[in-house]
Amino acid sequence: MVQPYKHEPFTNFKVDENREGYLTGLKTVEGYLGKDYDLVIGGERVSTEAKIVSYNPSNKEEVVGRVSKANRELAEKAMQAAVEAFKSWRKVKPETRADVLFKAAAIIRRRKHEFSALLTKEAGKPWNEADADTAEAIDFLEFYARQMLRIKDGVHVESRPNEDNRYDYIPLGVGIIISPWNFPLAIMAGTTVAAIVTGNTVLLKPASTTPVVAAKFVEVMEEAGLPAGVLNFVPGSGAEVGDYLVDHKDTRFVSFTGSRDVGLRIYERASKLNEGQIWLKRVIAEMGGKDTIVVDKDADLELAAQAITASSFGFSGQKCSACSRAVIVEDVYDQVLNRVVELTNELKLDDPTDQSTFMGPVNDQSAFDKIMSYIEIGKEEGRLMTGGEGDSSKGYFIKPTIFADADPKARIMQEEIFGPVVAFAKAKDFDEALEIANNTEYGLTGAVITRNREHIQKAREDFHVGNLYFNRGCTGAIVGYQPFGGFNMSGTDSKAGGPDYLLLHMQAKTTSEMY
Ligand SMILES: NC(=O)c1ccc[n+]([C@@H]2O[C@H](COP(=O)([O-])OP(=O)(O)OC[C@H]3O[C@@H](n4cnc5c(N)ncnc54)[C@H](O)[C@@H]3O)[C@@H](O)[C@H]2O)c1
Ligand SMILES: N[C@@H](CCC=O)C(=O)O
Repeated sequence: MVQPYKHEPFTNFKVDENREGYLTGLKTVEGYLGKDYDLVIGGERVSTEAKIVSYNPSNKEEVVGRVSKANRELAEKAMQAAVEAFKSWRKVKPETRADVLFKAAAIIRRRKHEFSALLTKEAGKPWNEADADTAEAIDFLEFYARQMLRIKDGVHVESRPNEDNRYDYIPLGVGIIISPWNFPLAIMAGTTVAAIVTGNTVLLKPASTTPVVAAKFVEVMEEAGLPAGVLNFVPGSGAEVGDYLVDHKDTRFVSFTGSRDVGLRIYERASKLNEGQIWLKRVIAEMGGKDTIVVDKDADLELAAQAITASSFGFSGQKCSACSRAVIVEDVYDQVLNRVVELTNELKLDDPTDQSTFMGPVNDQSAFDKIMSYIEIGKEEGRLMTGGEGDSSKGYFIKPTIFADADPKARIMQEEIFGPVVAFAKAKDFDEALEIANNTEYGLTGAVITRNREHIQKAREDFHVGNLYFNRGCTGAIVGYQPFGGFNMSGTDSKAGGPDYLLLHMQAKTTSEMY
């Protein structure tokens, strides 16, 4: 009997047993650092000479693993394996498909701290952030399995006398799953299993800086009983393998999470008809954000400062949901700004294997360079309040950085930096604050800190973002509780972890029989 869905609780690391659990996980991961991982095509392991080498961003000399790298020929082989497997997988009972997800959730739950420790090593996540990523992966498995059971018999439609009308959802075909490095377990696993549980077969191309955790997840799915060919693992270059698969005539849909520019490229390429292609490809594209916390004059200012600090600098600001703009009504501007600076100066930036670290490194050299270049731009565009420095000698560490008095149109107020940088802007009143909040091309998350109910209502109607929060930060959506996805250049608003998400991987079929 399937129990009602509840999200996986976060671990309290103040409890000795949990702390030890994580440290044991870390030892397990340290025991397999540097190992090689193969592609998986039609259930077969394929090793290539070319490898993607995954490094620990806290310590550039530590190799987390070496993962075989697909080229076009191997991507084609994987596509054919997925096409073949679709013939049988689409007919497997939805209950059986859901069971694979339930079992995979149980396996990951048993190895929770090992997965979290691997996220610390491969993605630089501090303990609590890694734990949340693992919990979210478990949530996606548990939630989508239940959602499949809910929709497996379709939806009721009316029938006239002597007529039987049915409305069922059937799978689409072969999907390409392209995932980002910043939630290398949760988003990679969530997007993959949503496609699989709905009866599709997939090619998974994980991000190149975090392929090891994806390889471990593929092993879990095999252990959970997923048949060969349903999930094909093809890490590779976005430009080579990514483009090839997006363009492929047998690709039925693409589920992409990543940056605006790559999302747009995929959206455009997928719209072109290729020889032999007999359908319109569907694209799910969840892209970037430039997310704002608005603070009203009638607000709990301590709550506001805590929310801005945590949402701006949690996981070094490397969340699409991160607060990168704080828009404060002028009456309370100085007070909130000064308190955020105070709180930020208390944050510990260090190797995230240390439990007391709040913020670890950024992803890699190119992320480091990009963020540091925005910090230089920020020095021209705003008043540097704290931070502004980075050190990439051992790992990619950047101090949490605050700029005050930014013009709402400034680049640091408009462009996604994806690092530990937040810009403050002053608004003369709440209406102007909302106008500023809406003045980017993105529309992913936002938060409003206020005690004014009319303002809450106004923001509900006019703050144009997919995920809007009141009197809390703007990160940390929970699967099944706050379905996640954004408007405008933040993507197709697919709402991961929501009640409609699975339907994006299916098509509805009407049948009508006369008796
Ligand atoms: N909206 C969301 O739910 C969400 C969630 C997480 C991250 N993001 C966004 O993701 C970005 C950070 O992730 P990233 O740096 O990995 O993004 P990215 O766009 O650089 O890469 C994402 C994935 O796309 C692949 N890719 C690159 N070029 C490709 C191509 N031509 N064809 C196909 N695939 C290609 C990459 O290898 C990677 O697997 C940020 O912009 C962040 O806001 C959005
Ligand atoms: N779903 C996550 C963000 C995912 C993007 O990076 C959150 O709500 O913070």
